[in-house]
Amino acid sequence: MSHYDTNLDKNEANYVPLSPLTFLERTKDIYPNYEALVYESRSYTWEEVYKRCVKFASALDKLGVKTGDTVSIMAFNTPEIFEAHYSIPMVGAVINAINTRLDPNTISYILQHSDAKVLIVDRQFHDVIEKALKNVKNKITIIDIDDQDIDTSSFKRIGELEYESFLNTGNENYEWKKPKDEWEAISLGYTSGTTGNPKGVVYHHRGSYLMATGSVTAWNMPNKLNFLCVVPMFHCNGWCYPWTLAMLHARVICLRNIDVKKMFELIDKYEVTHFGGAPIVLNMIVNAPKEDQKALKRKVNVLTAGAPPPSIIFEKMENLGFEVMHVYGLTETYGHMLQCAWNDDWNSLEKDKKNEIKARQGVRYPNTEGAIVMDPETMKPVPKDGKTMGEIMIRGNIVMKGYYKDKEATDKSMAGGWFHSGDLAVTHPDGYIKIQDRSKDIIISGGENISSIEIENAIAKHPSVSLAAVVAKPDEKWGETPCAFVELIKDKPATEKEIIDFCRETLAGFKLPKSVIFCDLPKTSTGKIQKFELRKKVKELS
Ligand SMILES: Nc1ncnc2c1ncn2[C@@H]1O[C@H](COP(=O)(O)OP(=O)(O)OP(=O)(O)O)[C@@H](O)[C@H]1O
Repeated sequence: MSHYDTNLDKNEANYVPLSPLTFLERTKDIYPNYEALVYESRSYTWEEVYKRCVKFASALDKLGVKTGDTVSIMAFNTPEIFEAHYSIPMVGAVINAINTRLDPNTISYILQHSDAKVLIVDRQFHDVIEKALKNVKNKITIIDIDDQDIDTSSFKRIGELEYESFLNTGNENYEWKKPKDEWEAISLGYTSGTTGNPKGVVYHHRGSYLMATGSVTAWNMPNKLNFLCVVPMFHCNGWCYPWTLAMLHARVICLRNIDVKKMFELIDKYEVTHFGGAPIVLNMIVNAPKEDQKALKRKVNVLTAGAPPPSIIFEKMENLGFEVMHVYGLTETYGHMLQCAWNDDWNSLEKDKKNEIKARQGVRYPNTEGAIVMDPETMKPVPKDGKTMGEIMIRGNIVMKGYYKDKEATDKSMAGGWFHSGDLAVTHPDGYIKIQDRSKDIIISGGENISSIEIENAIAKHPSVSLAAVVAKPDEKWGETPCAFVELIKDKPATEKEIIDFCRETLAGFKLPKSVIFCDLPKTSTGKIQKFELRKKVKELS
């Protein structure tokens, strides 16, 4: 043992468990009167937000909520869900933010599997929650969110308690609980269920702290920015931004529903500088009617993740004045953990080339120790040739604690000391990672691997196309062939032949879609295209 290890121990002065809750406390001390949360007719300062969170935590404590209990919330991006990111862990409990677009069966599954003690819920969900609760055995106390800024006359009451009056039963001097150990759970979030049953992903205070701070450097976020809450806070805790934004004493502008016209109005009114959104949201922005797109007065920084963005989207967004950075991640990694970090050497490249580069998922985030494409059999990195496919493996402090009550799945997901993402990718010579497909989506035709994303990218460049998804179609001769599903822009018709001929200009013959089906694409609540539904459709058709 060296002298560096003796008599130099951890103590309360030099070691405090990391927790993002302290960001709110600090900001309230320094900037108590700065505007913090804005939503329709409501506006709270950082001091008010802090007090409201402490009072709510105290009220939960009085209700009997204890350290390690689960408190669920199903809400739009209104102030209540932002506050819940502080108030629930302030009583030592774990926030379980539920996806607002789920069906009653999945909600029952989540409420039961998570052992929820309390459910905070917007009254707009009265119908789906009533149905969901029929199949839930655990006793759950319901607290209604009664949004005074919308017409709630047709919404039934769900619970016996109401958010504001419940909050007022709390004590603003309550001594809220900091975690004794940074490994304690702070959040339980269920995956999108794109590939099957949702899995309960557990975050700890340490990871949430690191993720929240990592985003600041990765995205070059300044203090006091104006942030529009577009990414639902139920999705990976809004990519951990509720915690980042308190640290930066940002002005947080809440948005109940994704409505492009409203987004442009809020961007204008509050001088929004930053927001995040899935590619599907960017698609809605660029394809919105011209009268809904208000000209931007200044550059707005946008982060996109959740599904592969077609390369053309970057150019279309830029034309409107947005600067988009592409990031990648999973619920299991607190949201994004790869970023397409821009290199000035690329400034002089042609537009198309720049778009292609921006569509790469990129390199690891600050505070991520490893992100490598490996052969899952040998666990050796694939060559950096932009061709050899492997699986993205991740290691570091922003990998989840594990799956709630599922040791087997947890162990499997981290076998060999790396988290297995399930995403197939290549590494380019400069070290940038580019996803080819999810392992379940890759198309194998005549023994060749075909990336469905590559074909989708090619189709998306067609001027009539709004969205495209490609899945495998069983084929006697080739095993599988690509089948494209296409959503067209309103009043811009196209035919199957036109789409295939258009792809022929950029894709090799064996990658061309053999059939094109025009329809509305089924999407998950997080805006991902449900390819398993499309595969079902293909099966029915063949
Ligand atoms: N920038 C991106 N480019 C391509 N794919 C992405 C990107 N960001 C996220 N993804 C996809 O989203 C996945 C993570 O999504 P999420 O954690 O929401 O749940 P899910 O994997 O869709 O659901 P489930 O695990 O229940 O099937 C990644 O594994 C990847 O396939």
